[in-house]
Amino acid sequence: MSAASQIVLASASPRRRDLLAQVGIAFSVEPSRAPEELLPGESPAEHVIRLSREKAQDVADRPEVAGRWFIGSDTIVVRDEQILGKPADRAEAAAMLRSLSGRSHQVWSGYAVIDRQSGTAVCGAVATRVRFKELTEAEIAGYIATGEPMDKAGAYAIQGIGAFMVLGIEGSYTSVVGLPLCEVIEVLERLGAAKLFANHP
Ligand SMILES: Cc1cn([C@H]2C[C@H](O)[C@@H](COP(=O)(O)OP(=O)(O)OP(=O)(O)O)O2)c(=O)[nH]c1=O
Repeated sequence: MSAASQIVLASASPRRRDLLAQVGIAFSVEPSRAPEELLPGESPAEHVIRLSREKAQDVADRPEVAGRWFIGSDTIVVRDEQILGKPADRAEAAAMLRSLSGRSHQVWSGYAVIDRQSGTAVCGAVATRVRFKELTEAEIAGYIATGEPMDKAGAYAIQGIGAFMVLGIEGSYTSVVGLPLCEVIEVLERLGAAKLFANHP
């Protein structure tokens, strides 16, 4: 994460930072202040793409932030066509987990890469199916007591303790954690922002 990097991750999420760092790309981090509201009639894909773009644009619009390419991302859980974001409190976290118990839901992650120099924006969304085991009230209460669900869409973290609930996934693991890495890397390479194997001719 060199200070001279031209790539800026517009996010306060440690999960997104860790995922991007995992592939060895140099970048800096600048949290976005874009508000996250749901617009009536918006589909999951439209919602996560719009928010990803707004997050990237919010940081790209700050002249004091150095960099050329700005990455924004947003993750939601969708159950019965209802969008679940982060729970407001423990009661809502419990209600979310009860509603996900013993069945499948979808996790949608959007991404946007904005080239500040050309004004180009490349956006997309990835959907992944996640299947939960049947949860007991004791498991739900115990999991909430760990504090892990509170800042996560759908009130769980597949990469954390929440893995105990996940029977299987169909799709992109990194997208469930918060950043569709395969797609984002592809866009960064296509835009000339990054070269994954530059040192390996
Ligand atoms: C489903 C799921 C979500 N999450 C997290 C990823 C996101 O951080 C969070 C969804 O909230 P987001 O609003 O997408 O992101 P954020 O507010 O944490 O960060 P920023 O907007 O600054 O980029 O849920 C997990 O960590 N693991 C999971 O399994």
